[in-house]
Amino acid sequence: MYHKQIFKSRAELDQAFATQVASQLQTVIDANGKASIAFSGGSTPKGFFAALSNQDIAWDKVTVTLADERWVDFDDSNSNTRLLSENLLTNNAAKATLFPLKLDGELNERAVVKLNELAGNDVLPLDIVILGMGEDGHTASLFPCSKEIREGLDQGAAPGLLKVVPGSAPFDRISFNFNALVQASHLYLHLVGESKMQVLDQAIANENSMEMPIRAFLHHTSKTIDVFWAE
Ligand SMILES: O=C(O)[C@H](O)[C@@H](O)[C@H](O)[C@H](O)COP(=O)(O)O
Repeated sequence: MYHKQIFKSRAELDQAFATQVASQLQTVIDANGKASIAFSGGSTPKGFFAALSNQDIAWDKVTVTLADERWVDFDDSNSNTRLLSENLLTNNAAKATLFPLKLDGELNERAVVKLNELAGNDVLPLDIVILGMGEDGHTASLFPCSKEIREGLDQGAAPGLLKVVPGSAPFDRISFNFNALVQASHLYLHLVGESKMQVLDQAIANENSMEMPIRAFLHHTSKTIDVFWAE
């Protein structure tokens, strides 16, 4: 299920989104003593990150991670960890704990096993997940063109991380799988621009998630994803 919220501007969306997510993080902290949140990378969330970084909550009780990461070094401009560190983990949010998905060395089986051990101990289950969407309907690094897509969307799989080699995008990726993302108490899809609204309409019109992985979230029968969109 999905619920669409349409904002008059990206600035209005970013501020409302930051206020709502900050309030939800604080509520989880008040209840559980801590909170975990996974963000997506890409170009969409920068304004949201800036607005969220200024929110006054118990950031020292928050663990921040990514829905997915490109397997590149931190100083690479394509690094989502770098994007998060430079745009979110500043101001009040500098006190948050970062759970990075990139380890030193190759993205091999040993690295995936190690990351799953660490994620199981330090960040799962995720309380809040913020997804983006590509023009092909991918989300996180669940790419329809990848040979790992069936594994990534497998609703019988243990919540965790997997290696993805997208055919249509650069870099090997490490991504949380569908079950790790969908189990969050609060699920969001953050989109801007007319073309993404058209892709969203296409995703809503059909339930084939192998063709457009974002559909697995939009058409889920018991979880609601809040879609935040501005022109
Ligand atoms: O690592 C990534 O790139 C993201 O996790 C990816 O899923 C992103 O959210 C979409 O590709 C949308 O990207 P834009 O915001 O740049 O359109």
